[in-house]
Amino acid sequence: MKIAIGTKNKAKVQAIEKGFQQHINEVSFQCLKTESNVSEQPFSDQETIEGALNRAKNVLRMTNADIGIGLEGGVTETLYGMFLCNWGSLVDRNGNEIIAGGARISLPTEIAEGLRKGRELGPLMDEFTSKTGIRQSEGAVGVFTDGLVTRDVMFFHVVQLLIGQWKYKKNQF
Ligand SMILES: O=P(O)(O)OP(=O)(O)OP(=O)(O)OC[C@H]1O[C@@H](n2cnc3c(O)ncnc32)[C@H](O)[C@@H]1O
Ligand SMILES: [Mg+2]
Repeated sequence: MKIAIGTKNKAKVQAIEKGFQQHINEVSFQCLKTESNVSEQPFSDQETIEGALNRAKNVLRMTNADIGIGLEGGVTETLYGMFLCNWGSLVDRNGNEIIAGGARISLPTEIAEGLRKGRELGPLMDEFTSKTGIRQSEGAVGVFTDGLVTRDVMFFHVVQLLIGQWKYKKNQF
């Protein structure tokens, strides 16, 4: 089975490869930088889901793969502050569009304020930690959970939710 991945981000690619290798025999992967057709920094669940779905559909269109996968990170405002949100989508050639969400945690006020001023989370996290490429490694979720749940682990869970729902749907017919 051929899987097309709508990103080159290491944390996302690692999660997708691990997820499929555990559940599907004989898989091959192709990673392509893919348009999400939403803002660089999605600001709601709705926009983040749309980004994930667009990436999955776009990458499937760009390749001859059987399945396209899109993962998108965003933030969402709540009455309890700003939360990190993450969404994933799996699209196949039969028109199935599966969606699943990842863990969410609240962001510190200083990070939330930067985001409200129009900054992106990736660069804000690099400044906050004095490191580079946080979004490709532990991610904001890893930093603010003291390394307990890193970005690849969080996205791995999303990928399992996608594969599981897709398998369930296929078994219904
Ligand atoms: O190359 P792509 O796949 O686009 O990977 P990305 O790291 O940019 O990830 P997203 O586009 O899905 O995330 C949207 C924005 O939020 C940032 N972001 C999301 N989750 C993050 C996290 O856990 N840690 C750091 N930055 C994060 C990211 O850098 C972008 O600015
Ligand atoms: Mg991005």
